[in-house]
Amino acid sequence: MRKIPVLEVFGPTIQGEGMVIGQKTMFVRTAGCDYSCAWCDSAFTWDGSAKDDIRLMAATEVWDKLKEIGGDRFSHVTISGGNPALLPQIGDLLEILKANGIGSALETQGSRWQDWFYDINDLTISPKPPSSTMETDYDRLDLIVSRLKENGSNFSLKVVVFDEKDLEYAKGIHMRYEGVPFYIQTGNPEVSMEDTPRLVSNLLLDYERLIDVVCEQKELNDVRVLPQLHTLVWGNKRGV
Ligand SMILES: C[S@@+](CC[C@H](N)C(=O)[O-])C[C@H]1O[C@@H](n2cnc3c(N)ncnc32)[C@H](O)[C@@H]1O
Ligand SMILES: Nc1nc2[nH]cc(C(=O)O)c2c(=O)[nH]1
Ligand code: SF4
Ligand SMILES: [Mg+2]
Repeated sequence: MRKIPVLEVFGPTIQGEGMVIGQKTMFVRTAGCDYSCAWCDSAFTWDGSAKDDIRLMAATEVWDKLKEIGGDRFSHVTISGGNPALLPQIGDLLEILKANGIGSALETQGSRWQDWFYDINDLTISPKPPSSTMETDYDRLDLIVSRLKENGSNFSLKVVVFDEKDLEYAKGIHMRYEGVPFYIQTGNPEVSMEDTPRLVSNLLLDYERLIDVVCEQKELNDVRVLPQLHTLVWGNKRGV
């Protein structure tokens, strides 16, 4: 069986972001990303700092690990990274999840397509705004969105917003992909801050400001504005 480069398996916890925020879920975090966002809160998946922690696991081994950690206390698994969409072999894991009646979610940035996207129950595409320093490949993104729409997939778009330019970018994405559920998320500018109370109060102020600016814009009427709930609860702690 094709092996999956895995950095973390954890949970149960709650999904802290986007379309299924609050959902009790396990997480599988894969290693490797084709992007290098300036503010990535999971840079250890691609910057080499955790390369000794990467485990090459068959999908059956990932499933065994999920059961070992989560027991019978979960019915949903979120796959994130890095960019899990770099890995065709995630399809093997999705087959196992489906066979065991476990729901699935995916976090990816919309730079790569995999046919196994069709097997995901809650799919989040999160294109990256200017503050990330990444460039959006709109041809690629158009193709991904059109395939998911055509298939009737349960998917959403989520843009992290740090500043005004990011908000303009978010507006552009929302207007380009009309009718796709759209989420705007507060950015965490301090991914190494260990003083959680201070971090949380800063993030709540940022969230309030983001709500205010979104509420002023007529192009952003049908959107949902969310914080990263897990960061408000646990700060920058890993594995939650
Ligand atoms: C770590 S990424 C992994 C999945 C995929 N590479 C992606 O970016 O969608 C998971 C989610 O965290 C978000 N994220 C990463 N760093 C963040 C930060 N500093 N503040 C807020 N959200 C962040 C990303 O935009 C993405 O929606
Ligand atoms: N609780 C929790 N929710 C999350 N939603 C997206 C996450 C991610 O890093 O992809 C994440 C995470 O790492 N933890
Ligand atoms: S695409 Fe996702 S994992 Fe990759 S660098 Fe950006 S936020 Fe981090
Ligand atoms: Mg995260």
